[in-house]
Amino acid sequence: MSVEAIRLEKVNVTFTQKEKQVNAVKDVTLSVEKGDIYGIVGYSGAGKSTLVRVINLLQKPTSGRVEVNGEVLFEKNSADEKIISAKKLRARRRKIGMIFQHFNLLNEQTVIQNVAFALKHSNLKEKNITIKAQKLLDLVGLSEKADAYPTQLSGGQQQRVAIARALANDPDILISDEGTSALDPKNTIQILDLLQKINKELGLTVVLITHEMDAVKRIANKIAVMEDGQIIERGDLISIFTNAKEKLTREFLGGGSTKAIATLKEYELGKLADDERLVQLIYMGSKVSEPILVKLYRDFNVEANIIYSNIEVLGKTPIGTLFVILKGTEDNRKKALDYLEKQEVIIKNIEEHEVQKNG
Ligand SMILES: Nc1ncnc2c1ncn2[C@@H]1O[C@H](COP(=O)(O)OP(=O)(O)OP(=O)(O)O)[C@@H](O)[C@H]1O
Repeated sequence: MSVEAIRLEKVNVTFTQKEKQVNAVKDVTLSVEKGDIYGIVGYSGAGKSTLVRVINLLQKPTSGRVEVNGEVLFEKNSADEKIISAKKLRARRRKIGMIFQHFNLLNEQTVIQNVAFALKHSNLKEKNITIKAQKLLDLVGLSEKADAYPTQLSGGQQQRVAIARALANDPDILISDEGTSALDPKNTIQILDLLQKINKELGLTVVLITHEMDAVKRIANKIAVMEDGQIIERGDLISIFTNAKEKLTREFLGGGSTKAIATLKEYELGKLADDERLVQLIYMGSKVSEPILVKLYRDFNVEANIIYSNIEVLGKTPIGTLFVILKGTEDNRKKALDYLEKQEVIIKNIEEHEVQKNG
């Protein structure tokens, strides 16, 4: 049974600056289940940071309800406002770790002191604090850097320290606010893989805010797309990838049809004959292979001419996209498509003008 780690209900955040109002978050309802790696994507200014700051009430909503692990932290509907006590909120915040784009480490303290700092409010004795900090550095693969200073480390290593610090109070939720945005591709991958390891090994729920779709594609199981303070599309990563409804989502996800259509527009495809149709086939795993396309010809007398193909890996699942021109009688083409559908291939009809240069 799925259990909600975070539930935001009809959350609004309005900032007022010099009589001007900015509705940074508008009526957002979001449910994050325990164990999810939930990617929240959107362009700069979409409201992502404001939304996640609501989770630990670093940002108090203007209205709505915030629930974490079944505990209501905040609720305001009309004039009535309920908020948990400052003491409880402090305790709750310790169970929500956060990492940021710029690491926010104390540069005059050593790596191990940075991690231990997060434990100063714990009941642990000094010796045990050091043991725990050392263990956390082990977990993030940095034990040999315990006595170094942050400025002596690479960006990726500094983010590892920040992760160790964020885990110090055994949180059940970890929020990464653009945690990989300042890193080069190699370090980005290492940090993402570390977040995934923590998610698996410690059962931590991860909320990943980013404008980098590749980060989400690599580790998230769910995704929400934000635009102008609202979530415009959400769902599990693979369904959204294979069947995005919103243009912005397709733009973000890149792969699939957007990239293909941009590429095809560069060709001179020419006009399709009367017995030809252009279709996009999307498949998971290595299902569509030449034998299937050969079968279309052999069993249904339909020729399949591949004009674009691409494979992307979402999490561990390869997703393939093929654009093919199917040539055959209408009846045969239909039979061929029925067969592909039975093979669990997603089929999309593409209008010719969509791939024309000025289409
Ligand atoms: N403290 C604040 N006071 C006034 N306006 C704010 C404040 N914080 C955020 N905003 C505004 O709210 C909107 C959403 O900002 P937010 O930082 O949440 O977006 P974002 O999607 O996280 O973008 P970025 O990745 O650039 O941080 C923006 O228009 C921003 O200018």
